[in-house]
Amino acid sequence: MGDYSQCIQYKYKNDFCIKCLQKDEDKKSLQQQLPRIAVLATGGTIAGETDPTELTGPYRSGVLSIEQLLAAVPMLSKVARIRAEQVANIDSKDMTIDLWGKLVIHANELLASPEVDGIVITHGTDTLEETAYFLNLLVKSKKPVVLTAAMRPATAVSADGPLNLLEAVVVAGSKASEEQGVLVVMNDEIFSAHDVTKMNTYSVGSFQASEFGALGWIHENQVHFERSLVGTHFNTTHSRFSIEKMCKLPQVEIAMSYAESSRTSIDAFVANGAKGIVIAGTGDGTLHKVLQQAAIDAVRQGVAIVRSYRVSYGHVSHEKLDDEADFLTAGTLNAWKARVLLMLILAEGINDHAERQYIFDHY
Ligand SMILES: NC(=O)C[C@H](N)C(=O)O
Repeated sequence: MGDYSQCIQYKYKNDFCIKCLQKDEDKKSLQQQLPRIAVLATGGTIAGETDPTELTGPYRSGVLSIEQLLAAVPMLSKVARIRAEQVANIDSKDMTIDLWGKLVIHANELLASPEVDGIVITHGTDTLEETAYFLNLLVKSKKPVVLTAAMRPATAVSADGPLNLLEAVVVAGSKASEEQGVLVVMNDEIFSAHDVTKMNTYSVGSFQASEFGALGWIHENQVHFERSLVGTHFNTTHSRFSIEKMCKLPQVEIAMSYAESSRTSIDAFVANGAKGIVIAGTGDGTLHKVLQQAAIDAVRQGVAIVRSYRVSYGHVSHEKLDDEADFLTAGTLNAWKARVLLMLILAEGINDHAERQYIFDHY
């Protein structure tokens, strides 16, 4: 029954009012028109709890349940019909490839159902961009998939999680978000999984999209897109990768170049069975000569080497050295996203160097 307190007829006759019942019916049919969003919770600071004596920290990630997070945002029932699942409840620093696989398989199942219009995944901020990019390469649907998180725990003064969650659900329920690839919604902005990076250790404005900027923004529950991507990754359904073909992802590690770099990291990775190594190089992906020699030796042992960068953003393009040493270059992908792509390339059994580089240039 609706709220009849404003209805004079109801107040005075204590009887049912046709007009109010009509309004009730209208409300019901409006409710039926709301998008159906599946919320998959994995933990993170958005589900974090502070010590009651603290303002924003120290705190523990992945403590509160998805039901508690949803209950903190009553307005959600006005923007979507929600079904929620607790897939995990972890600090995303501890993210595993196994959980990535589960998320992809479950997301694909849900998105194939006519009962689901979009998906929101709540996540920790630390590895959110890796999960988002992994999903972007493996989700097979044009329906929106949106990741969100929080920089402040749920119990903090001025927690950012509730608004981020509400806005992520609004974006996932918007037709404008279809065919945009996997999206990340943080702090009123909409980013592509391909571009977004956590740039700051504490700020609520931590997520940015390198030199490319956000795809759009949300204001007063209205979704605005300003641009979209043009690479193959633009629409997840165009990705050549598919989770069904992948049993186990090969070991791919990340090394870094710096002053007086040794070859210890690369040699240890190779000795440990790594099939690929991404190097976060200085400047535009340059390598200290000692590390570079280790990388050349690794290629000779059949290990794939990708040059990426350790600065905040930019791109690493193909140079003479790459032709000579058979190195791959990561383009605009940072080292941890390049690692995700290299794992999929190797898992797919793509051995041709030019084909591998083509994928780095287009995904
Ligand atoms: N803001 C956060 O979510 C950080 C947290 N350590 C996590 O990634 O789970």
